[in-house]
Amino acid sequence: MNAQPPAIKFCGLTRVADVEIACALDVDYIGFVFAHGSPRRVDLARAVELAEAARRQPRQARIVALVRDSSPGDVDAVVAAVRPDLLQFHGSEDEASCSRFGIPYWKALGVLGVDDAQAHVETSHPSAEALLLDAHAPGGAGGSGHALDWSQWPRTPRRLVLAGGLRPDNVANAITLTRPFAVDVSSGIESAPGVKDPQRMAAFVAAVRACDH
Ligand SMILES: O=C(O)c1ccccc1NCC(=O)[C@H](O)[C@H](O)COP(=O)(O)O
Repeated sequence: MNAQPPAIKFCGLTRVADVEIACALDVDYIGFVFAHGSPRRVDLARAVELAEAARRQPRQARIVALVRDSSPGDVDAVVAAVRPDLLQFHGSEDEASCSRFGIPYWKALGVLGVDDAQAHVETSHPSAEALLLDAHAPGGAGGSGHALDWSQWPRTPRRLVLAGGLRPDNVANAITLTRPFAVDVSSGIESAPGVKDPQRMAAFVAAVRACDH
């Protein structure tokens, strides 16, 4: 349970203008997706451009590089080029595979169809800065727009990030039911995959910051 208002992560940013809006809204994290097959995937050159834009902003968001079962060499290349504040592992990476880069990381756990998410949370990736519980089956892709059953949210002292199907009109209720460390959104603030909508971005932030925490 968290008494603090949840942090906000905008994920799947692909355009400099959207990075600038996210930073102006003072969101806490911005995520760049390197996972193959994602409609929000960026290459290294674009990610460097986006990261440089973020670092020019008066308000700094932590930069999150999202990978899914990438090779260590590919992750090393992302780390060297983008210099992210955080890595987010979205595949079947184990604790050693995630912690080997010496950078704080979040581990995404697909929990759809998992019998006991509570046990999953208690035992997974002890060195993770946070666990991101997402509305997909283990090994599946994020960015689905599908929501979890928030009533089944695990109770744990570990930092949990709520993801999956969040939108400006449902995020306050999701926070009330789960009291997460952070909320993570991608499709719920978009007009098309990878194209964030300024009004939805602002509405999402306003809804999070207005909710009773
Ligand atoms: O966003 C993607 O396209 C994506 C593809 C493959 C792996 C992970 C991906 N996104 C990870 C995220 O953290 C998303 O923000 C999260 O799944 C929530 O997405 P949404 O339900 O669209 O808000």
